[in-house]
Amino acid sequence: MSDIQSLLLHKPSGNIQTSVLLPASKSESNRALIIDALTNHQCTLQNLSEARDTQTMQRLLHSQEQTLDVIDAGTTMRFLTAYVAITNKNKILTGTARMCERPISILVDALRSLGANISYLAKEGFPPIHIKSLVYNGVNELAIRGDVSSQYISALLMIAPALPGGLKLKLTGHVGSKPYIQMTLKQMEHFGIHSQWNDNIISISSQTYKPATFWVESDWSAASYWYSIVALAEDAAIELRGLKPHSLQGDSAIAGIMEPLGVQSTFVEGGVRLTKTATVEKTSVDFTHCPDLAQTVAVICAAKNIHLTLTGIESLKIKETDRVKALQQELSKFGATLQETGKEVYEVTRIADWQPTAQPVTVETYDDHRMAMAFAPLALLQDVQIMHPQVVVKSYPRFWQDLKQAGFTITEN
Ligand SMILES: O=C(O)C1=C[C@@H](OP(=O)(O)O)[C@@H](O)[C@H](O)C1
Ligand SMILES: C=C(OP(=O)(O)O)C(=O)O
Repeated sequence: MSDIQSLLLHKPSGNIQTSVLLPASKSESNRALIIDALTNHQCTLQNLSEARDTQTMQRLLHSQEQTLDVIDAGTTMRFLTAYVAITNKNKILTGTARMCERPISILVDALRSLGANISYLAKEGFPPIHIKSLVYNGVNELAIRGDVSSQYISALLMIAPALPGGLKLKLTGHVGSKPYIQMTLKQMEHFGIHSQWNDNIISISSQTYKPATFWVESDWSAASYWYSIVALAEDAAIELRGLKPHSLQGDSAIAGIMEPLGVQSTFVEGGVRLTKTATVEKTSVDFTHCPDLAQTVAVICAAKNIHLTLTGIESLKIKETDRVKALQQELSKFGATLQETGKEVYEVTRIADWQPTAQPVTVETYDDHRMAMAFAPLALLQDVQIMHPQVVVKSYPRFWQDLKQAGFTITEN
């Protein structure tokens, strides 16, 4: 798969009836791995994700090398930065060219305030970084911006119990991705750590993690692509296995978001059953707390000619690629636009009565797994050619096999 330039996708001939065992959540997995490392690997972790982001985390936590290459995994970079500092491991953390453009100064500044010795090896504020040690200086209160990435906050929270004075974090600005912070605190609680989150202050006293068994739920962000398939297919009923009604994952919001967009979710034993329902003509979604769903929903609305107003998508610009630009570029190939119509307000609209063509439409993926997976369901309207399809390994390595099993014809190109 790694050498394949592109895949040609053609829709299934009949109704789509399938049952999919989704990959496990890489977010839950990467938190569980850091917590396990902080207990000196005494936990039992079940159903860890096969996502490359998680495989990388696992490999690097056991690596004896001085330089740790996180590739393109944001959580791995941010969580390891705090972990390496607190454990005084003296490592260099680096990643892909894009990773070296993703900011890290908010986390580095916070760790420096706690006594960490961290230096930038190329551009100030960005990886690669050299983390030498953390000499505790008694600081146990910090203010930290919450409007850039919640991953900095999660990284600090996970090491907070190991600090002699614990940590009180005051979150400033318009805090985004809050469910990911909740996920961190809930997973920590599973391993015996008490915390308090009142208004914008999170407090954690000095405590010891208790080794435990943790089972990782399937990935709701991965589920979103199947919601898209049900929304765009003429007829479909899909069962997604490994999902729970009370999830730690904020992206479980996809069930509510998709109801007016034509997909009904019913929890059944072991997962969720998706069926088709009526759609609205117009909707608004705030992605502040579920940024990874924005591409999926934008593509669905463009395809179904549903007018979509999006807010809370500023953080998309610093993810695997500038996702706002990438969406604008690729949606235009399907007769749709994504435009900023007000301050931090965007709209997806159809510019013309788009007609399928006999020739496949080529979709560029910009080293972003979510571009590949969000656009793949458009094969239900028109043959598509997905460039660099191996990008999906970041979160969902079996994505193309699962699509084939659902009846899509997929050929290498
Ligand atoms: O903590 C996590 O597991 C994640 C947090 C989110 O990032 P931001 O907090 O940067 O929005 C999300 O986009 C990412 O895929 C995973
Ligand atoms: C943004 C993502 O991941 P990360 O920030 O962990 O690289 C993602 O998976 O969509």
